[in-house]
Amino acid sequence: MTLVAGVDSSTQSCKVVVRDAETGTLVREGRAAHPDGTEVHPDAWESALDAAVAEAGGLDDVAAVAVGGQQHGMVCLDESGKVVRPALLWNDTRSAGAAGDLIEELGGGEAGRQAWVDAVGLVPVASFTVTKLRWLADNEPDNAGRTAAVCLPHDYLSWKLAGSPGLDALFTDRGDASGTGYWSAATGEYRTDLLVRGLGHEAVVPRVLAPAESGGTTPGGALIGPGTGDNAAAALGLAARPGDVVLSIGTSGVASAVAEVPAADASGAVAGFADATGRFLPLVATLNAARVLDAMARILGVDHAELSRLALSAPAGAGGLALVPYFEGERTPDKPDSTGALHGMRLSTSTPAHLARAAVEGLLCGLADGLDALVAQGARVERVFLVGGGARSEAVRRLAPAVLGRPVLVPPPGEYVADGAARQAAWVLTGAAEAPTWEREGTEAYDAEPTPFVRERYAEARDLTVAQPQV
Ligand SMILES: Nc1ncnc2c1ncn2[C@@H]1O[C@H](COP(=O)(O)OP(=O)(O)O)[C@@H](O)[C@H]1O
Ligand SMILES: O=C(CO)[C@@H](O)[C@H](O)COP(=O)(O)O
Repeated sequence: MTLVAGVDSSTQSCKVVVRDAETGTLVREGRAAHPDGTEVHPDAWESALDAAVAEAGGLDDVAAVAVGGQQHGMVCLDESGKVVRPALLWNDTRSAGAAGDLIEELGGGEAGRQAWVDAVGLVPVASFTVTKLRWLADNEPDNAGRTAAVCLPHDYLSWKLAGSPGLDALFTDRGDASGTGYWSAATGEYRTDLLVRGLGHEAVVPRVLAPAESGGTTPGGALIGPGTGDNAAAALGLAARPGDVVLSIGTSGVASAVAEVPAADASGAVAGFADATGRFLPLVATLNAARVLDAMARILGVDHAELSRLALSAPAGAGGLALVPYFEGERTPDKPDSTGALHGMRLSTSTPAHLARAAVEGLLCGLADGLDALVAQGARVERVFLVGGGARSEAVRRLAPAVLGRPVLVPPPGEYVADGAARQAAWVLTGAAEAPTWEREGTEAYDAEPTPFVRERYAEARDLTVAQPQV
């Protein structure tokens, strides 16, 4: 049996799967936690990768490996390949002002937003790498000056797997490059001028590989695939095709659609990313998803199973209680300093069940807004998949079709990002025109009577939040 490995270096943890390259059968797996916080030293990802690989039985017997990872994180390397400072993650909002400055510099307002969309398919918000570079240049000029290369979390780990062989050996893929703000999914080219606009000077950036091209080998001789961003990897793991929308409830809430053409949304809601197959992946991401459920479970002093049971025991709409889930500020809509809020409290709805229901519905309303934004940009929606840690909640699975007003498909609990990376690794081995087909069984369909009044109530509450800058 030929084995391949896939990695998901996500916000909260690192997961590794080892699969049969031909059939996709799971052979071994491992995981390790990442530190909390929105600023993390890449050494921590490397240690977690080592631990997860060890738990998964090592890579000695795998023929190829690929890394999927959280998108956008700013990893700066000096000339010798040393990390300049801890990485700023996708959910670090300190560069919100820098995002505004970058829009201003390309014309400001509508013109500035359109100029960015025309250049790189997205409007800068604090999540995107280019804004983090500008924050670095403005606030830590010495660190910016020492930065000789810039890469993303998955690029860094792929390079480490290859033995960190010099800055020119860095490589990436279309999917993750498209989330930097200095690479265009539409043209397939870097915009060095925009990188310089962020960082203040030129720097080495990873070579963008074709979807099934190898970027190097591990010391044990396994081919290393291009890897990709976690959302493109999830789409690959699900074998998503045009007409499919993937909703992911991880640390981020994501609605993404496989598309044949790049997106260009000057409102900034939809980012015009590329996918890992040569297509495109228009995507809406929020900063608040599974951790909203974590927070409500903590408030109520219950575990996830009980939170789910409580939510399902309350009426649809939670008696008018609406939770706006901007606990971490928000990216879509672009409100980096906003806070969460609970609206419509009555004595009768001040119960754990109503609170639990409001948390699940609030989270789902945020995702439903994301799905609407994709549709407004022309996404075709034939099938909707629900994945990520939050999809393990029965309440989420059962209430999603009611809030979204559409049926959803829930694949069996699994690591779809790591699986997508493993499938990419298998593709690198075959070098065929398409990724290998791996059968997956056990997908469940959920449907429910639509509850549009839940979204109407949420829409009334959505903008009623107070701002509080993050420290
Ligand atoms: N049964 C469950 N119900 C709700 N949330 C869950 C459940 N199991 C795990 N989670 C949450 O899912 C999140 C992890 O999901 P994951 O997709 O791995 O996130 P990430 O990829 O961002 O690290 C955590 O916040 C965790 O608490
Ligand atoms: O910023 C984005 C997408 O644009 C996030 O989706 C990150 O890629 C983090 O993903 P998770 O850790 O939540 O899976």
